[in-house]
Amino acid sequence: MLRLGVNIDHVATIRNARGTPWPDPLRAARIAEAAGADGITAHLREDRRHISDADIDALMANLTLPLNLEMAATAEMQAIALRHRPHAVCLVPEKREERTTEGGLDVAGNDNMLADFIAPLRDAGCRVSLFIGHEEEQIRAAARIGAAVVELHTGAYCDLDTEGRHADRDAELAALRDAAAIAHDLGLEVHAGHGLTFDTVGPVAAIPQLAELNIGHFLIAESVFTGLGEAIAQMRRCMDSART
Ligand SMILES: CC(=O)[C@@H](O)[C@H](O)COP(=O)(O)O
Ligand SMILES: NCC(=O)COP(=O)(O)O
Repeated sequence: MLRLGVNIDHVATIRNARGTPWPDPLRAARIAEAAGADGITAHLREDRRHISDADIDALMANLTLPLNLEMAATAEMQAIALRHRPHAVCLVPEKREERTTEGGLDVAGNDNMLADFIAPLRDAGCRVSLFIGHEEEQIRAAARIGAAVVELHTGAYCDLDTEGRHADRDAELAALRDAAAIAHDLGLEVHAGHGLTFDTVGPVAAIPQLAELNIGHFLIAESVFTGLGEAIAQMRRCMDSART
């Protein structure tokens, strides 16, 4: 079955807009669990623009679903992950000035550093995932350094759909399909995510090698209108119907 990881970062974005305690990301995580999420994803950015250290403390103390902690490959983040030992750690590239995660990690160009970085996380029992683009050299490098999982960045595919550039979108989707097959053949578990919506999730969910999708921003946006539980349930239905 294709798992759904619900990313709750942007519950924290709304909270932080006013500096209030609400909306509470932990409450969102509990609603997500009741609505059929298989895991919770939270990205502790270096600039703490949404999820905070206290959010990670609260999620680790109270969550019954597995937590996928997204973070940059820095010493500070490694220490936090080793203190908490979440189910999974997904390493993502981060730029302070970016609006959102723009691309994938350059695993091939930093393989020695990343191999050293992930070793203690693996030893601590975390499933290490690398957030990458669909380039074959990045997938092969991820397998070579001993990552358990790669998460393929679907942002470009989703942006091309929004822009109505359907031929380019379909080419991007084909590249994601090929990447999933290569990664799976190398023994990696394959995830995907970023920017997915009800309209774009189907063709991605249909990629047979995918084990998990991580979806956040659109679900939080949709929840303004329908409630978070219904938004998640609808996403689950979209994923399930793509698989049947
Ligand atoms: C790595 C990734 O795709 C998610 O973390 C997502 O980007 C949510 O965080 P931002 O919106 O802050 O990028
Ligand atoms: N890794 C992708 C993720 O967690 C969710 O991304 P988005 O749906 O918030 O763009």
